Amino acid sequence: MSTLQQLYRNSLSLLTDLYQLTMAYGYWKEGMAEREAVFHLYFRKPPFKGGYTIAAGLAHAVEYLQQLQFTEDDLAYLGSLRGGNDKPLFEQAFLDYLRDLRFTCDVDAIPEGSVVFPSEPLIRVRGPLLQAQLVETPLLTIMNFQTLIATKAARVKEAAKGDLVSEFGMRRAQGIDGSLAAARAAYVGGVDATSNLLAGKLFDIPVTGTHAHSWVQAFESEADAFEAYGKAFPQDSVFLVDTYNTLEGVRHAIEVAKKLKPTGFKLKGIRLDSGDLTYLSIEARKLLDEAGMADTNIVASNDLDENIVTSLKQQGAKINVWGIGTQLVTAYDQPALGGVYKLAALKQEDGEWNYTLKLSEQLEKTSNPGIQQVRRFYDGQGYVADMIYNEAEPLPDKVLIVSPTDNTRRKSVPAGTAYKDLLIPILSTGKLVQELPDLKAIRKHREEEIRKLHESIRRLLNPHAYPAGLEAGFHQFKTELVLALREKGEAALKERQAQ
Ligand SMILES: Nc1ncnc2c1ncn2[C@@H]1O[C@H](COP(=O)(O)OP(=O)(O)OP(=O)(O)O)[C@@H](O)[C@H]1O
Ligand SMILES: O=P(O)(O)OC[C@H]1O[C@H](OP(=O)(O)OP(=O)(O)O)[C@H](O)[C@@H]1O
Ligand SMILES: O=C(O)c1cccnc1
Repeated sequence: MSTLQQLYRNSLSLLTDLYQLTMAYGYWKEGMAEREAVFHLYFRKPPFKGGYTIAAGLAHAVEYLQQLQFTEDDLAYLGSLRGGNDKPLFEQAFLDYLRDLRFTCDVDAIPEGSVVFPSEPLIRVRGPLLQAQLVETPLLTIMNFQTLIATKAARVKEAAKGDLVSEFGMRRAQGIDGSLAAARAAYVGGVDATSNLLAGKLFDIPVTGTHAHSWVQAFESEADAFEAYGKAFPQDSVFLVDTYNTLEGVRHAIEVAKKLKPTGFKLKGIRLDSGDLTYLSIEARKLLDEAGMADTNIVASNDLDENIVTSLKQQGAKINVWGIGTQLVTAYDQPALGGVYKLAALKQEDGEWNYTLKLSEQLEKTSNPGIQQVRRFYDGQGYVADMIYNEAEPLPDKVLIVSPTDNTRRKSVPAGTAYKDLLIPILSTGKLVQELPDLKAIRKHREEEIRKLHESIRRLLNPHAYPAGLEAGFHQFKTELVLALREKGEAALKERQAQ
């Protein structure tokens, strides 16, 4: 059973917007349902004003696509929907069509854990128009959130500079699925563990934790509370020391550790959860070191994010384990990634591709036409540039990359530069082409990916922009298509005004 099915049991096929079903009905009535179409899922701006984004969520997206099947229950619900005339919204023959529907598209995608940039398709869906359209919303809900949180986690991990980071966010996550998906995505992005047990079980993420203030409050004294906890967990105790007075708490922790030492007890850590974390961690470290407890960890929590972690480190805080909750799992400073899913090509009846785009007043919102692939150039130092191109058209020998939002920004790549194409086949006519990597392999991939970025792109504040854009011929084709569509629009307007 897939993890999504383990979680939700029932079919997820209705996990989409109504308009996907009304369009599906329309395509079916028009005889367009089986026309071959190509959609791409991509985002326009990196989150958190960062220099890079970490792709995440693909495994869940693929699980979703593979389970797509309307149950009798789903069909009964769709059959119960009424239009304005109080007649059924969908006719029975369409519901019968849906009963037999299975996902038979080809899906190509950039592997999870990869670094990705604006306009690059993370997922490309090619197949019958009705199916490829239907899955827009669930693909976006899965990919937008997990990519956002994986990127936040990568930033936190970057700030922590090799220290352990644990995700503590469930209690303030956006609901149940928010907490689970965030735990998975945060692990993809680089955090080392979660406090969320169900996420640990479902996704095989290491689980970790300390204890709450209530544990201390439940005993006569703080020392009694520590002693009881220490007896229960002789090797796994991290005492929360700030319930009453933090440095007094540290002294109590040390006293209890000494008292229990003959029983084989070893204090794993203390946790600071309020106050000036720099001052308190420095003082706590002194007390622990003086007591011969140099390897007792100092864990910190309290509304931390990558900026506070960076600042605490710069101030010389002696914290070596970070518990990060709310800010991470809610992506507090940017709560959504604006990923979109756009139609880019549709086969005509004569078998030729019709490349399509969505016009916008804002250049960055005009979608890209064609059957897109992303070519990443690299050298011995790391990644050099990315080029989005139309796979269905021949490429020139000379590589010139044009920014999708500013055509005066161009980069040429010397002939012979090594490259790889990022979108790889995942599903062929709906069937898995290869096993997807497990989370450990995805994490390793992410680590290698980030290492290949120049540090000016990795830095958290005002990073340098990585060169990623459209192949020049592709850019030219897009420009011509935009001009042609605008002209067509203006001509239609003039004709109407003349009438
Ligand atoms: N030295 C520091 N430099 C920068 N930010 C810090 C520092 N110490 C703590 N912070 C952060 O400042 C914010 C507020 O800290 P504060 O001590 O006011 O916590 P608090 O939640 O108000 O305390 P309490 O839990 O006792 O009410 C938190 O996000 C915390 O992580
Ligand atoms: O601060 P976060 O990054 O979200 O990390 C999780 C927080 O959850 C717990 O707090 P609790 O629910 O007891 O509330 P409080 O400590 O803020 O009072 C814990 O002590 C952390 O402070
Ligand atoms: O284990 C902890 O210390 C923990 C878990 C969740 C939230 N805050 C802290």
